Amino acid sequence: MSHEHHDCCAHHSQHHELVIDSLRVHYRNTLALDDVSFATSCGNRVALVGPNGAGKSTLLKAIAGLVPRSAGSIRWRGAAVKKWSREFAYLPQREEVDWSFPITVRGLVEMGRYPQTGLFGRFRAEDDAAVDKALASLDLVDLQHRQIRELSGGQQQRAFLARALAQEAHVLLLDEPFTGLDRNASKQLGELLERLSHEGRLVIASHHDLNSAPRLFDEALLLKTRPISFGAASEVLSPKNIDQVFGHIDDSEERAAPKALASAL
Ligand SMILES: Nc1ncnc2c1ncn2[C@@H]1O[C@H](COP(=O)(O)OP(=O)(O)OP(=O)(O)O)[C@@H](O)[C@H]1O
Repeated sequence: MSHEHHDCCAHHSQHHELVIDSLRVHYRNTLALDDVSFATSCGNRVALVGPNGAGKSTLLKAIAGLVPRSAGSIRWRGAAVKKWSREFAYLPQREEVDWSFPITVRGLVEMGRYPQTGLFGRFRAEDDAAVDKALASLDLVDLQHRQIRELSGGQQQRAFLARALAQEAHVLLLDEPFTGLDRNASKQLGELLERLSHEGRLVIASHHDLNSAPRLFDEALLLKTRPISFGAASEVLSPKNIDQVFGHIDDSEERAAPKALASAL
């Protein structure tokens, strides 16, 4: 990350709702994240981009308060984030979710109210109303009594997002939400994330498709244990930055070979 950019982020950081400063996360012997700083606010969709093992999932979990930090701080609306709070909704990678778990769509969305009601607490009228509103907002009213395992991948994503809305979370932390969706479901999810951000939420998602990232996200953090670049998605995902992180596929030798051969003849 250039100093110029760093200074600029630091200068404006007090105006941002989510401020991450010098974050470091270790797993036993692995340094998963080091010196990660960036700041952003509701209304934005932020893509986390980087190669396998770059620390994208770890960063989402750290913001959600699900992995301990070794150093640095995370602040949300001026207050330090130390553990999970209902302001944050985290959606793990598809393969980490047990989709065979017997629960209806409505039952899953009701789980979003547990922070308010307690696990065995009584649902009040306002809890039912929040669940109804979340189901309607994500077009799941007709599917609410279906088992989650009977839904398509796109519908399952929507059910998880409905749970986040019922929870009244402002920060949606999504691990590879577009993976495994067909073109239609992907388009729908893209529009949905745009709507949710415009309604005043902050969407942060790991994303591996470099081509679609500038279309689907406003901002991007290019990451390889340390941040390489942060800013407008179209600028961060420049060919130069991408080469630096993913490695340059050097075909110049192949192209040069026939010429060398020709001159030798
Ligand atoms: N629970 C864990 N215990 C030990 N090491 C871990 C654990 N989770 C992740 N790591 C290591 O931390 C580093 C960052 O992993 P992380 O899953 O955050 O990367 P990622 O960018 O999400 O990768 P991918 O694109 O493959 O999902 C990797 O070196 C990984 O092996």
